[in-house]
Order: sequence, then C-alpha cells, then structure tokens
Amino acid sequence: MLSSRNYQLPEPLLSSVLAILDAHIEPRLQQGLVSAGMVSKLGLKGRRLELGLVYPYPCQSSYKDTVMTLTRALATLDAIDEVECEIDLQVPVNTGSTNTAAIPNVKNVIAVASGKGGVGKSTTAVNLALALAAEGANVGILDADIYGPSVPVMLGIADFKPVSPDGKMMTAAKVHGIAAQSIGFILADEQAAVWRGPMAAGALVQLINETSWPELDYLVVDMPPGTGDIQLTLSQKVPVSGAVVVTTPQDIATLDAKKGITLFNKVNIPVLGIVENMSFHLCPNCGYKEHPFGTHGGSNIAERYAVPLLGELPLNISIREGMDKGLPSVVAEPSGDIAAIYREIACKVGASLAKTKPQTGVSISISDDE
Ligand SMILES: Nc1ncnc2c1ncn2[C@@H]1O[C@H](COP(=O)(O)OP(=O)(O)OP(=O)(O)O)[C@@H](O)[C@H]1O
Repeated sequence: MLSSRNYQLPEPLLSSVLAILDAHIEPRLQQGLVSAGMVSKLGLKGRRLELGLVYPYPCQSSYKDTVMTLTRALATLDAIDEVECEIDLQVPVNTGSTNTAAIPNVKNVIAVASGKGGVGKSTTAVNLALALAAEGANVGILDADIYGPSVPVMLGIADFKPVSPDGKMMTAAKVHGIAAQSIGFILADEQAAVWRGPMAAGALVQLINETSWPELDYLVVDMPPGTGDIQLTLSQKVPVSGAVVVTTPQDIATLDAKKGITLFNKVNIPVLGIVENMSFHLCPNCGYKEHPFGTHGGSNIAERYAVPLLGELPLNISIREGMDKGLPSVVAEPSGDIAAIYREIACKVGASLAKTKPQTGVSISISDDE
C-alpha cells in the first residue's frame, strides 16, 4: 500500500521486528501490519525502537490500544526496551468505477442513501461525517436531499449563505471541524421540491462541482430519499467511491433499502454496508430493551446481499434533540455510547474504502502523543 519505506535496522533484528508486526492483524483491514503496507519506518536509537505506521483509514480511537499492544510485543526482543511510535493517516484516493472526473480536492465520495424517507438518513450522514472527522480525517458533507434539506439545521448553520468571490465557485460552511454545503443554503424549500428528476440531478451535480471544497479525505453526500431518476443520475455523474444504505428494521423500510442496494449494484458502486437506525429502544427507567420496529431487518438484508451490517443505532430521544439543536450526538457527547457506535461505523466505512483501491494519498500527519 505504501510507496516508500524507511527501514534502518540490522539483521536479524529487522526480521524479528517485521515478524512481530505482521503477526499483528489490523482488525478492520484483516491483514498483518507489514502485509497491509502500514509500516513506514523502523529505526533504532540505543535500545529504543522508532516505529512509523501509516493508516489508510481514520481510526484515532484505536491508536492507543494498538501502540500498547505493539510495544508489549516488541519489548520481548532482547535489543528493545522502548518503542516510540508515530502514526500518520494517508487516505487513498478512490474515485469509484464511474468514468466521471474526480471532484477537485476530494479523495472519496460516500453516498448515504435510503430507499424510504424518514428512516434517519440525514442523521446518519451528519454523524458519519463528524465521526470520520473525529477519527482524524478531513471531511465535508453535501446535503443533496432536495426534498427536505435538513443538514443546515442539524449542524446549526441554517443561516449560512455561500458566497462566490470569483463568480464561479461557491464557499462551503465550516462547522464542528467539517465543511458543509447544502441545496438548502441556496433555494427555498418550495422551489426545489417541484423540480423534475433531471433538473434536480443537474442542480445537485453542479452544486457538488461548483463548491470550493477544502482538501477532503471524504465527502459524505446525503442523498435524496428514494431510488428513482435523481439518485440514478447522481450516482452516474458523481464519482461515488461507495454507498452506505440506511434502514429501519421494519419490512417496509428494508424493502426500499433493497431497492437502494440494487440501484448501486446497477451502477457499479460498492455498497459499503447497512446502518440499521432505530434498531431498539432502551427504557430510560428500567433498562428494558424493546424493538418497536421489529428485529433483524438490517442484518437480514446484509446477509442476503453479502454486505456488512455496519452498526445499529437505538431509537433515542437524545439523537433527535441533538439534531434539532444543531448538536449531533458525535459532537454533543463525544465520549457517549451513541458517538461510539457512529465512530465504529466511520472506521469500518473508511477501512472498507481503503481496501477497495491502492493507496495514492497525500500524507496528513497525526502525531501520536503516547
Ligand atoms: N435513532 C434515532 N432516534 C431518535 N430520533 C431519530 C433517530 N434517527 C433519526 N431521528 C429523528 O427522526 C427524524 C428523521 O430523521 P432524518 O431527517 O435523519 O431522516 P431522513 O431519512 O433523512 O428523512 P428524509 O428522507 O425525510 O430526509 C429527525 O427528527 C431525527 O432527529
């Protein structure tokens, strides 16, 4: 995966260190660290091993455990007392399988889709974007939900108005550490809602391409609900790297989610997995777990279409309240249980994209302070 390595260790120490590092299987890539091309640097200063690792996907929350495990294993070697580990993130570019030109500054486009409206697609898209950023990536979100652009309210930036200093490209908002653009910043709801498919799709493609995005590892696109012309055109005209399909567990929603998977299969966009939203409800008084919308909807589709079930979110009042206040769970309670589910989904999505293409990314340095 890596283009350059800097190994400066004498033999037989080098072979022993590489063997230990390759025996450590990176859990989401399912490969040893050496085989995955993640070991960028090895050096020795006295009895201190200098180790450089490069991750192809963001997962800052796992760094501490990884460093501890590796330090323990490497310190079993006679020549090593200490390990100094530096971790970088280099997200590979993946412009998908369409012949569409890449969006300047954007390495990966993740479409978040649902067949049915109201299942929590925007909630998932916003929290996924924030979770990818929380795990160390540069992220943007595009609200393409033409019939109900809710991202501005969910991010607390309903009053933002893009400007165009050069008369060609529009600025994106910056909020909670991510860049954001929305069809809702530009149009009044009633204007967009009457557009026919081709006009709506054309406007959305223009919005994506005429936004001056900062350098982004991931652009999360909150797709319009449904599986019709707009979704098909968007999938063909935007270089989508992969799609996340959101569903609730009940039959009617899963039926529509299947249509979503079929649409992405048709246009050769890999489905990175299913997010089951409103999976269960925990009674705040007694802790009883109930399933108001049924069970196993998401896992059944995941099994049937051989795609991963990325995570299951509870039906929880704090999720709704946070979205209404412009403070999504990932930023409102960054160390809470709900944020942890979104972060795990983000890591899985990033890893899945990294596995689909060779790495050609630009280095973004994240120093490890352990
Ligand atoms: N897990 C959850 N628990 C509680 N409320 C939720 C949850 N997920 C979403 N909601 C709430 O449900 C409503 C619909 O969510 P959202 O707008 O994300 O759905 P959507 O699928 O994007 O809808 P649309 O298709 O209309 O754009 C919002 O008020 C949101 O705050």
